[in-house]
Formats: sequence, C-alpha cells, structure tokens
Amino acid sequence: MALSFNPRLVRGVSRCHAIVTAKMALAASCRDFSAAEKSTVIVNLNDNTGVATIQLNRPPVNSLNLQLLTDIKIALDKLQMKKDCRGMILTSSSPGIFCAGLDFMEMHNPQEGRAREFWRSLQEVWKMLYGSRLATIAAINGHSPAGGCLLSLTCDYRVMAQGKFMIGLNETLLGMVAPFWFQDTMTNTIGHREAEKALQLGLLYSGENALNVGLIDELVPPEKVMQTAQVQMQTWLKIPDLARRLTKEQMRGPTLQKFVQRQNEDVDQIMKFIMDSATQRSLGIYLNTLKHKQLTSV
Ligand SMILES: CC/C=C\C/C=C\C/C=C\C=C\CC(=O)SCCNC(=O)CCNC(=O)[C@H](O)C(C)(C)COP(=O)(O)OP(=O)(O)OC[C@H]1O[C@@H](n2cnc3c(N)ncnc32)[C@H](O)[C@@H]1OP(=O)(O)O
Repeated sequence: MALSFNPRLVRGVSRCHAIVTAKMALAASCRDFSAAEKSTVIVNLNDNTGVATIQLNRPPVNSLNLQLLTDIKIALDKLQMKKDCRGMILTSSSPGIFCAGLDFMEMHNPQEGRAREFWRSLQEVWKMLYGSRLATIAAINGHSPAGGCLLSLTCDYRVMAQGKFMIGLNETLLGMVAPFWFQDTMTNTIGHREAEKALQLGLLYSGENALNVGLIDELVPPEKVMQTAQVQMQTWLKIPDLARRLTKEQMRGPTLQKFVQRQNEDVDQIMKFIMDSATQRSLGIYLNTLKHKQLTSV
C-alpha cells in the first residue's frame, strides 16, 4: 500500500480508513501515478476523462516541506508528459485541511544549504503550476493559509468547502513579507486594492468573504467539493486545449517572465531574511501564538 503515516501525527483510524477507501474507489477507472512508495501525494489519472487528481497526503496539515514539494513536482512532471492528461484537480487527503503552508520546520533555524534547496523547490512548483498546460482546479477541502493559499491561487479555478475554514496570505502576521510573486499571484486574482489590504493586514478570509472578494470561485458543502470541481472541469475541457492554453499563457506570461528574471535574486533575499536573528525571533513568537490558537479569520 502506497501510504506511510507517522503515527504521532495521525489523529485517528477514521482518516486512514477514508484514504484507503477513496483509493479503492478510484482504482477501478484510474491509474495510480504516485511518485513512490512513500510519496506524500496520491496521484490518479482517469483514462476516460483525462482528468488527474493530486491529493496532498502529508498529515496532519500537509505543511509544505522539501519532500512534499518534490513529490508535487514529480507528479506534475509525469502528468504533463502524458498527452492524454488534460486537467488536474489539486486537493487534500485530509478533509478539514487543504494545506497549512510552508512547514515551519523548514523555516525555523534552518541550515542555509537546505533552506536554499527548499526555496528553489517552492519556486519550481509555483512556476510549474502557474504555467501548467493543464486546466487546473483547486478543491479546497479545508484550511488554506499562506503557502496553501498560494498553491490554490496557481490553479485556474477554486472550489472551497463551507465551514469554519480560512484562506489567505497571512505572512505579515508571522512578521514576514510575502515575496513579490506571491503578491502578484494574489493581485492577479483579486485585484490591486483588495490585495493591498489582504497582504498588508495578513488577512485570513472565511469562505464567504473569500467568495465575495473573488479569492475563490465557489463555496459548497464539504461533501460536494470534489464533485463540484469535477463538474467544473468539464466546462474547462469543453474548450479546445490549444486555444485555452495559449490564452492562459498570454494572461500569465508577464507574471511568469518577471518571476524568471528575478528568481535568483529572490532566493538570495529570502536567504538573507530567513538567516537573520530578528526574523527567527519573530517566527518563534508566532509559533508560540499558534500553540495558543489565536488565529482568526475575517
Ligand atoms: C527557507 C525559506 C524559509 C522561509 C521563507 C521566508 C520568507 C518568505 C516569506 C513568507 C512565506 C510564508 C509562507 C508560509 O506558508 S508560512 C506558513 C504559514 N502557515 C500558517 O500560518 C498556518 C499555521 N497553522 C494553522 O493555522 C493551523 O495549524 C491550521 C489552521 C492549518 C490547522 O489547525 P488545526 O487546529 O486543525 O491543527 P493544529 O493543531 O493547529 O496543527 C496540528 C499540528 O500541525 C502543526 N502545524 C500546523 N501548521 C504547521 C506548519 N505550517 N508547519 C509545520 N507544522 C504545522 C501544529 O503545530 C500541530 O503540531 P503538534 O500536533 O502540536 O505537534
């Protein structure tokens, strides 16, 4: 079985059971494309529809560490090389949490070499997703702060689960500045004025408010998130691939070009920032706040 769990992190047997059940249900018409035995993603491609699903599978919160980023990249590489794959739905195997953003363990007192590799992997995953030839839909089945929000923003369409879930780029709450390409992705989605507020205040939106500002496209009951994403995917796949893809390239091209020009500079800036003792102090304070559950949404 292609699942590996750290028992300390798994909250109950029911979650494990749900994943196994979901895998069995998909097995009939789908091929398993998971990167490796211990992969932190579950990947399936439905041969009939040409639609793939990538499930983030790193309990308890799918925080993005080097391994998860690497596995996402491998999965995307494989899918994009398959001619018959036309669409991809990005979701989580842990209902209630889409993705908690970057793994604090990669950010808190890191080794510089590892930190560089980590940041380059994040850049690579963003670039691949934002420029993907596939039609992409985020099925946001839970909380989606910071890097989780960024992942969903790379997709062409976002469906989110109703409930007490939060989504947004909350970097300033951590005493951090969302890099320019996080900011650009946000601005391209919700417009300059709303992004200015969202980014400076580190706003975490409720589903309703995210819908109001255009951060997500649909808000549905949790059990309907996947189904809604699949129905929506049919709309995107009705459009001839080449026309849709070239339009996406033209719309996103300037953002991607700006990114490529400044990619190395971005790594250097992030390294300077993350290796600084004041940053680490402020991150330590945030981690302490997190333990006491003071995060709220607007
Ligand atoms: C090398 C480069 C490094 C840094 C780059 C520097 C600068 C760039 C600028 C900024 C970029 C930032 C992008 C980010 O993504 S930063 C991450 C921001 N994420 C958050 O603020 C989310 C924090 N988490 C939460 O709010 C909640 O956990 C939740 C809402 C997602 C889920 O709440 P729950 O109540 O369901 O679960 P918890 O009990 O809170 O968590 C369970 C468990 O998981 C741990 N955890 C949560 N989030 C993270 C995380 N991001 N990384 C690692 N671990 C995380 C949490 O501590 C709990 O652990 P324990 O069970 O207590 O051991």
